[in-house]
Amino acid sequence: MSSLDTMDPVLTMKDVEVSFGGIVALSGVSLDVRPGEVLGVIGPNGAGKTTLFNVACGLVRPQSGTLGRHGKTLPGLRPHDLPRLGMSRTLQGLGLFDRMTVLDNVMIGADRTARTGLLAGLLGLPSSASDDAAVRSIAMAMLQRLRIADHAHRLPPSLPYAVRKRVALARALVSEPTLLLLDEPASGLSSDEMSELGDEIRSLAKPPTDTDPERPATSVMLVEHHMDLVMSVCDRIYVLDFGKVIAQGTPDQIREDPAVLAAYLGNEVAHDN
Ligand SMILES: Nc1ncnc2c1ncn2[C@@H]1O[C@H](COP(=O)(O)OP(=O)(O)OP(=O)(O)O)[C@@H](O)[C@H]1O
Repeated sequence: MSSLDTMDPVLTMKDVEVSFGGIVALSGVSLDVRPGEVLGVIGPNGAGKTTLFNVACGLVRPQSGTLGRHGKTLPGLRPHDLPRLGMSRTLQGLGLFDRMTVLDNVMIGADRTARTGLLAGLLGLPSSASDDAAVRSIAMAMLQRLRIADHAHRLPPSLPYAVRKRVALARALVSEPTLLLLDEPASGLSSDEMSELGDEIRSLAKPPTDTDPERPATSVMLVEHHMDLVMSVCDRIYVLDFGKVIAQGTPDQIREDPAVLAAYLGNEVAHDN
């Protein structure tokens, strides 16, 4: 057992139930995201993945069940609570402001946490810095890290989709979250772009190193239907079907799980008909 296994989960869901009218989207779902891991959530169409993501970021409130962070219950989580809780997210729709430059879009994500955090330290900025210039430097550093600094002064609609996705990721990362929630980050990407994204996700979750001891590891919850990406980057995977967790384990365990094979096969058969 690694030392990470003994620490409180960065996110917990317990017995979560969500229905829309008569439609059950999640039924008795329990899950935990451990410190410094990339957790994948997969499942056939309509399995409940987006609903689960929306519960985790406060967009959907479960009818019953609890949500916890570092062992403490989070009653009534709302999206605007995420920065205070050290969480951030990217949505399928990206949510960029088309009339603002890439840099300004990313600066929006650079809240107080970022100004007082590690990046400010690395840049030699005072930790109490609250002026625009400091936030701008932090946002620029994030654009450089994600190799999109050349586009800092462009407007999002003028950029390729894969670059816009990176801008959304930069905005989510600039607040130095300890938990990043990603909803279908690979959709619309080529296989090369997907593999770059996979490297980026893996590097986020890397534990601090001797040369960079203060860098916080970011845990990632990745809701994704691209099986290749999930299998290659995730430490553990939960599989949903009809709103329930039908399997969980390492990629190797999931690959061999008969319930998972049946769920996907059933889905293909349903689609063929
Ligand atoms: N706002 C809503 N109103 C009514 N039903 C909903 C709503 N959101 C989700 N559902 C239903 O809840 C179930 C789970 O949907 P959800 O979108 O979470 O699944 P999913 O695994 O993300 O599917 P997909 O891969 O197709 O996006 C589906 O039956 C869906 O039709």
